[in-house]
Amino acid sequence: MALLELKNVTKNYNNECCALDNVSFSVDKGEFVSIIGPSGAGKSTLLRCINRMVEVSSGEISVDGVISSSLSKKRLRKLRTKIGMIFQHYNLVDRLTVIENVLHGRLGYKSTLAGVLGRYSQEEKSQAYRIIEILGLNEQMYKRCDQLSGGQKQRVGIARALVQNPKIILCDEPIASLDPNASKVIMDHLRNISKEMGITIIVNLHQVEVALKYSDRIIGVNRGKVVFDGAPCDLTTRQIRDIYGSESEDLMFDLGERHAG
Ligand SMILES: Nc1ncnc2c1ncn2[C@@H]1O[C@H](COP(=O)(O)OP(=O)(O)OP(=O)(O)O)[C@@H](O)[C@H]1O
Repeated sequence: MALLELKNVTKNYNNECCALDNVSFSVDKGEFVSIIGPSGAGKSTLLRCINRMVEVSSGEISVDGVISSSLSKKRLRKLRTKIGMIFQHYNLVDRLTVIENVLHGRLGYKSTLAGVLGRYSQEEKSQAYRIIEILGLNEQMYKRCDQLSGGQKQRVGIARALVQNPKIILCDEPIASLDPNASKVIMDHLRNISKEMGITIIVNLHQVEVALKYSDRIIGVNRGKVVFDGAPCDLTTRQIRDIYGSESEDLMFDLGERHAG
């Protein structure tokens, strides 16, 4: 059984724009999947439908065998503990420390009161320390997040997702605000998480060359439709044109230059 399955998913905002148009695919445990496509293609909408931050207009999404659209609030909360998310702008609480932000990943498991009082078990704290160490943030553990670099902030975002013990991590443009060095560190961590921890990674990317380098599989989206779904080695120039339309010439030029370099 696939870990994630989308069947004929369509999303219309305000009954007009078809942000997703009859999208179907499934993803297995531990797969590293990149979603690529031009601006406005529907990549963020796709990720947000998976954890129901956005409601689908029609179709069905199941995660770990559970159809998410039909769940009550309580059961949705439980399902969301299995789905971590990281964002382009990190979504951290800047005035709190790294360890406090990371422990927020446990909030989905707690009553509101325990969450508000910041009550975490010793086991939860030990797990958070371990994950912070894996992400190389030991020295930053008690620093406020507004004192961190962008790359460090994104690593805190990943650590917060990991303490949820998720089966999937959704990554919405995780490197769009980072320089190339910090981007590489983040993508290397995401790859290790999928390969060593068996956690499925689904990542929206603007950079085709990064998708080619890291993914087991690439899904290309154009105007809400999946126009490519395959291995990086099968992504041809023609398919890049199908995905990016008029933007593809610049892209191909960039890719060509990089390959030449
Ligand atoms: N909240 C919203 N209300 C109305 N329309 C929306 C909303 N969010 C997205 N859209 C529209 O849905 C379409 C898909 O947007 P989406 O943000 O999913 O694309 P994207 O591929 O993630 O784009 P980008 O790469 O620029 O972030 C676009 O036409 C966008 O204008």
